[in-house]
Amino acid sequence: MSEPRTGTGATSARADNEQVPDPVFEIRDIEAGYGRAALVLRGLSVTVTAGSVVCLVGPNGAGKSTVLKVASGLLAPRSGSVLLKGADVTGLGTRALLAKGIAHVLQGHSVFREMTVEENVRLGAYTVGDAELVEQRCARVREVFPVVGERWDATAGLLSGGQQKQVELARAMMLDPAVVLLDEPSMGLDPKTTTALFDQIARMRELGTAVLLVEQNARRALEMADVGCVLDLGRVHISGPAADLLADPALGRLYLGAAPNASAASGAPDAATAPGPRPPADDEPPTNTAPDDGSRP
Ligand SMILES: Nc1ncnc2c1ncn2[C@@H]1O[C@H](COP(=O)(O)OP(=O)(O)OP(=O)(O)O)[C@@H](O)[C@H]1O
Repeated sequence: MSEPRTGTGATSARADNEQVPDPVFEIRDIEAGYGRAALVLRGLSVTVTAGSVVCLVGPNGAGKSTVLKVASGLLAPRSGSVLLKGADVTGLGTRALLAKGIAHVLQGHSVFREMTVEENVRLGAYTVGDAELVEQRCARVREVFPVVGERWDATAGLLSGGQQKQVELARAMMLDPAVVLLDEPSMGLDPKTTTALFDQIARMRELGTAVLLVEQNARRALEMADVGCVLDLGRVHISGPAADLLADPALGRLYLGAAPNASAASGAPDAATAPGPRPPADDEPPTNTAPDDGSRP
């Protein structure tokens, strides 16, 4: 990481004076599924504290994206609860949860291609009535996401995939959310762009934002995250400090795919979470090789 981890999150004092992180966002004992099909989540619990990144990893179909859908109100759980800053927000819809400070950046790209970067970013603050506050937030996201500042007047559709993802993150930050849910933000990005993106997620953490992240690049994401949760069969199978998960060889073999060196060298998605039957070989080109330095029109 290029930035020091200064955002260790809010804390509260316990009776024994030990400082423990305040949970900003909690999912407790969630059961959820689609229609009449079998449950996807079977009693799943996750906690995210302010200024921390929690990364969900696990095999394809384990339910990682479904967790984010429940968290943002896209999918109502059948049982269990969702708590934001201690308040029960279970069953509220996406609009209400967004207003309360839960922003969901979906898989793939969602910029409005014909609009400028500025117009896309300002859309994120459409419910903020205070014009001065909006300008302050524009200034902040332009500083946090350099491409957004550099390409402010550019048509968003002309940006590379990595640049567009930065615009999406900036748009999400315009509401100053307590929690940002990120669904596979590095999908389709080359290793260098992925590293830059993870640096910016780390910056969001430093600003105090709680981040719940789903990633195919499980090892690289865990290197940046504070906490890792391995999902299997609709539950959190193992959770703990991300560094501990990375250091566990058995866990690595079962859930994280290729060894660290091989993963870093190839930039390939990790085997256990990659779509398709195998990760790409070292000599296969990445899906997006566009430079992410703002040099493109
Ligand atoms: N809209 C939907 N309707 C019906 N079933 C769905 C829907 N979305 C997901 N599922 C099913 O729910 C299960 C979990 O899917 P989910 O996308 O949450 O897994 P995931 O861990 O994010 O997988 P991946 O790593 O492949 O993205 C899968 O069996 C999937 O087929």
